[in-house]
Amino acid sequence: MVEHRKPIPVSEAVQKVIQQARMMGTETVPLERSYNRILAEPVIAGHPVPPFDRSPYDGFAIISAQSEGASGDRRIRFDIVDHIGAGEVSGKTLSGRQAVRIMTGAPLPEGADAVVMFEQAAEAEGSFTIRKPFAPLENVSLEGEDVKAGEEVIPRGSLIHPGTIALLATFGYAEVQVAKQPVVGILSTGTELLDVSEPLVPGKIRNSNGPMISAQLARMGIASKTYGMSVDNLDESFGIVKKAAAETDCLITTGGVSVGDFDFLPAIYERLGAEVLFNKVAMRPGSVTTVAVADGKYLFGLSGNPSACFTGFELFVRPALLRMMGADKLFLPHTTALLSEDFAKANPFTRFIRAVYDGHSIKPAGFNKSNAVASIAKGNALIVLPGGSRGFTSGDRVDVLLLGVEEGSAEWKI
Ligand SMILES: Nc1nc2c(c(=O)[nH]1)N[C@H]1C(S)=C(S)[C@@H](COP(=O)(O)OP(=O)(O)OC[C@H]3O[C@@H](n4cnc5c(N)ncnc54)[C@H](O)[C@@H]3O)O[C@H]1N2
Ligand code: MOO
Ligand SMILES: [Mg+2]
Repeated sequence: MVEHRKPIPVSEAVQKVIQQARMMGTETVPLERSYNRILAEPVIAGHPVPPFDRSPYDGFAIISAQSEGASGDRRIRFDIVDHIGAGEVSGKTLSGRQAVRIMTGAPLPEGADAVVMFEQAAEAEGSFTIRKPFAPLENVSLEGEDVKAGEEVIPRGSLIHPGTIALLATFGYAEVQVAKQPVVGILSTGTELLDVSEPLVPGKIRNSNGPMISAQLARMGIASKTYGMSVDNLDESFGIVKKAAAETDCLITTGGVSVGDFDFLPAIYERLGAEVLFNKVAMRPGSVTTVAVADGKYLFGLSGNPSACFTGFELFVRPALLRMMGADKLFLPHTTALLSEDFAKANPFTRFIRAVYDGHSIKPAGFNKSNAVASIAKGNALIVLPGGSRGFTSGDRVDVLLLGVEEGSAEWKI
């Protein structure tokens, strides 16, 4: 008798998974190795930015009050008493109609409170004239205008991206406290599987899920440990899963989770004494996605079908791993877009369609069954159609989850 599984809603499945996350702890890494890691400490401004009042232009620093009354008919003349570039500090204190020739980024000299851009001055030998008055602080970049001293600029839990790196460098974080990364194992199950370098023979296919998942992890900055491929044999697969689970923080298997005679993952979970969180989700593809926990470690049983496997990773594995690292934005970014093609099929379950999104409209990336592989390669987003719906037509607004975006969303919007 075939086992009857009760599907649970996608949002409930996602919640069940992330609730089980075991925190990874923290470590210190050099700044240059911190890209794509999760901050385990907030970024605190150790000083104001900019750290001093400075010139945002190449020009002349003046005392603004001395420019009062200047006009085209009544030009006012200033004498140049010093010349500084960025990195230099003028020793002069301005008085009267004195000016310092100053370059972008150089600190304003004592007494100065405005900058005349070169374009606003008519130069002569050792002096220049202006034809308009300057207001106090005109053309001045003020100390602390960007960041105030002591401010918490970026909270812990944020992803470190190039902008974060710039900020960390600004405040002298030569080393950064980040979350430790989980060691993630990948095992592709299936007697039919060949290695990528093997020639095709009847009945066999090459293992595409293993390399794909490894790349999905790499996109998150997480290295993987591959356990290769296992044939569909209960004892043999059990042995590898047991060993891999012991050696990793999280094990991802693909294939063997459905109700087939050679689908052994359910039996393996039972033998391991793992708690199965769910084994059927009201989604397509990926309805057979199974997530179990043993000794506090995740066992992700992703479907063997490539599109189902891909979707299962993005919806469940990704947020779970991010949660383990204390990240605050766990989910794929959500937007809506206009369908540019009809999609007449019924959607008994929530449907995730590999799709091409151009920032405005979206359309399925070709053949879109659970066993499709080409549409994963062609797509850059997922269309999400609600369960119990049908008959979407070109021009309809649909939910979209974006793929491959560095930092996700803090909220689950589907
Ligand atoms: N009677 C039923 N049959 C099936 C059901 C069901 O509910 N009742 N569910 C179907 C659905 S939905 C899916 S999805 C698949 C899931 O199957 P499994 O997760 O058990 O995966 P396998 O049976 O091992 O393989 C399915 C398919 O994927 C190919 N595959 C497997 N591994 C890889 C890999 N590493 N790289 C590329 N392709 C792979 C495999 O050859 C099969 O074609 O079950 C349905 N059946
Ligand atoms: O789990 Mo299957 O991928 O729903 O099609
Ligand atoms: Mg199967």
